[in-house]
Amino acid sequence: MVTRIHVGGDRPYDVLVGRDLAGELPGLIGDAARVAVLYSAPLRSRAERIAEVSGARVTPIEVPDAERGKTVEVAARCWDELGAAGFTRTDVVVGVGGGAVTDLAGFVAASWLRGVRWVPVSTSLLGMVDASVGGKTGVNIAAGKNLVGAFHPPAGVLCDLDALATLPADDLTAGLAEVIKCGFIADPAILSLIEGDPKAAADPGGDVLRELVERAVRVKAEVVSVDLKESGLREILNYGHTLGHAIEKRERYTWKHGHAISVGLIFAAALSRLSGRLDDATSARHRAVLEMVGLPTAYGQEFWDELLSAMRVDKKARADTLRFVVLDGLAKPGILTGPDEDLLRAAYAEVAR
Ligand SMILES: NC(=O)c1ccc[n+]([C@@H]2O[C@H](COP(=O)([O-])OP(=O)(O)OC[C@H]3O[C@@H](n4cnc5c(N)ncnc54)[C@H](O)[C@@H]3O)[C@@H](O)[C@H]2O)c1
Ligand SMILES: O=C(O)C(=O)C[C@@H](O)[C@H](O)[C@H](O)COP(=O)(O)O
Ligand SMILES: [Zn+2]
Repeated sequence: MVTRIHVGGDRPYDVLVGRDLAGELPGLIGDAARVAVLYSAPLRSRAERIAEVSGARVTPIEVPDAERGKTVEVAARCWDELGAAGFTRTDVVVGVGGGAVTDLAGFVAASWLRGVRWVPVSTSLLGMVDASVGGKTGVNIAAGKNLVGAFHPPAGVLCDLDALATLPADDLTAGLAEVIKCGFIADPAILSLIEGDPKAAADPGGDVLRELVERAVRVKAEVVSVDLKESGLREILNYGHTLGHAIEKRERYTWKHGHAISVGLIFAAALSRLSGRLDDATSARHRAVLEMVGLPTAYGQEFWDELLSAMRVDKKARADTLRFVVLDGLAKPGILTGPDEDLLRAAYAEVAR
C-alpha cells in the first residue's frame, strides 16, 4: 500500500510513503534524457537500482557521506560533472540517501541553470519525515549550518520504508528527534504512540514506525504548503534548532543532526517554561520521551559562550535580536523575541552537564 501525502503551494507535489517504491521513479522523472544520481558509498547499491529503473542516461555521482558531503566544494564538483555530461534544463537530479545527500542534491538542482527538476529518494528516517519534504536545500559553511542554500521544491518524494532495514540504529534514533519535534509542535498523538511502545517506534519493519512517518510528514506538509519560504508559520519546524545548529557547528558537523536537535529541544522547552509560557509537565515530557528512545539530552556547561555566539547567525535572528521557537502549551508553538541573556543561561543550565 502506498500513502500519498500532498504538499500544496505554487509548486505542488506528493510524498509517497510505502515499500518497494523504485517503480514510481520514472513517473517523477518524466521524459528527461539525462539523470544525475547523487549518493554516498553506503547507498551505492540502492543508487544503482534507482539508476537502472530511471530509463534515462545516468550520470552517477558518488559524494562523501553524511555532513562531509554537504559542502560548497562537493557541490562545485557536482556542477562540474553536470557540465561534463551536458545537463540541460529538461534533465533531472536524483538524490539517494539521508538528509545530507538530499539537501546537497536539492541544492545542486536549485543552482544548476538556476533550477532544474529534482527528486529525493529518501533512505533515512530523518530524511523521510523532514529533510526530503518542503524544498529547503543547502550546504553548511564554517560560519554555520545550512547558511548557503535555496528553497527549491522537488517534483515528488519517495520514502521507501524498506530502506530503513539497513539504516544504522543510531541514525534511526536520530530521526526520531524530528518525529518527536512534530509531536510537540503539532501532533501530540505522535508522543502517545512513542510513549506507549518506544521499542515499536524504532522497529523499521513495524506499523508503528510507519504511522509515525506518515504523521510527521503530514505535519510538515501542512506547514510548508502554506509557507514555503518561512515568512511565518514555517518557523515552527525550527523548534529546538537554534541551539541544535549551534551544537552542530561547535562539533564541526560531526554530531548527528537529530542528536543535536534532541539537546536543542530540551533547551527550547526550558526556555518556554522559564519565560512563563509552558507548564512544568509538558516541559518535563520532552526529556522523558527523548530519553525513552535513547536520544542525548545534555551538552557541556563550558561551551555556553561559544554556543551563544553561534546562535547569533541563526536564520530566525533579525539583526542583533535572537528569536526562538517556544511552546505556549502542547501543540501551541510561538516565538520568543529577544530574551535576555540571564534567561538563556538559565535555560542552558537545564541542558548543561
Ligand atoms: N532540508 C530540510 O528541510 C532538512 C530537514 C531536516 C534535516 N535536514 C538535514 O538532514 C541532514 C541529516 O539527515 P540524516 O539524519 O538522514 O543524516 P545523513 O544523511 O547524514 O545520514 C546518516 C547516515 O545514515 C546513512 N544512511 C542513510 N540511509 C541509509 C540506509 N537506508 N541504509 C544504510 N545507511 C543509510 C548515511 O549514509 C549516513 O551515514 C542534516 O544535514 C540536516 O541539516 C534537512
Ligand atoms: O523545514 C524546515 O523549515 C525546518 O526548519 C526543518 C528542520 O528540521 C531542518 O533541520 C532544516 O534544515 C532547518 O533549516 P534552517 O533553515 O534552520 O537551516
Ligand atoms: Zn532538523
